[in-house]
Amino acid sequence: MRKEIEDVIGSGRPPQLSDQKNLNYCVAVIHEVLRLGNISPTSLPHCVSKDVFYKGYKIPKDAIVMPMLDSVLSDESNFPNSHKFIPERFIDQDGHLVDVDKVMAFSIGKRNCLGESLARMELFLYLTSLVQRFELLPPEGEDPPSLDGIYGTTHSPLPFTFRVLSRNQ
Ligand code: HEM
Repeated sequence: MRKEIEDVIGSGRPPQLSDQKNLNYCVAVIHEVLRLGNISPTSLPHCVSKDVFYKGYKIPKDAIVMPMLDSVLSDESNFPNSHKFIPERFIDQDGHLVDVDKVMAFSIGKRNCLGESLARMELFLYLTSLVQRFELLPPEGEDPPSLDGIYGTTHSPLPFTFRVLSRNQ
């Protein structure tokens, strides 16, 4: 990310949304963060408005359904080595973005996340600005923190510490 930001933007101005089309690797990292971050593992409860028959099961009218986004985001057939952080899975040989639409972290359909556009803009601007100005490292002599999290309505990271070094120093 740092090299791409340095090549495309440099350090003379902060990243802006129009830079996104030239920062494919950064966009790939954001999708891998959304996928592994698994922020809303069970989405929100929905209800079927009529009897539904699916793979031999009857889901009766008014039943509450919890869509497991978790299972989609960790699906090995779409994301091999799904437990690993591999942003390159979203970049093809020519450097183009691929498969990013498979990351349905915001769910799909009429009632998908209302804040998706805002969240995507914030993720891009916040993360690229951080990486442009700072180097983020584990504490001296320690490994990077575990990717395991605390599972719930939202999936949050385990507590961790890290060092933030200014790139200007
Ligand atoms: C990375 C950040 C976020 C993720 C992964 C996320 C994910 C989700 C998911 C999975 C749902 C359930 C969709 C469904 O029921 O099918 C949802 C709903 C919702 N989200 Fe987000 N969200 C994020 C950020 C935000 C932000 C920043 C806002 C507001 C500014 C927001 C507002 C909402 C609202 C209002 C709903 C309910 C939509 C409805 O029921 O019609 N979300 N979000």
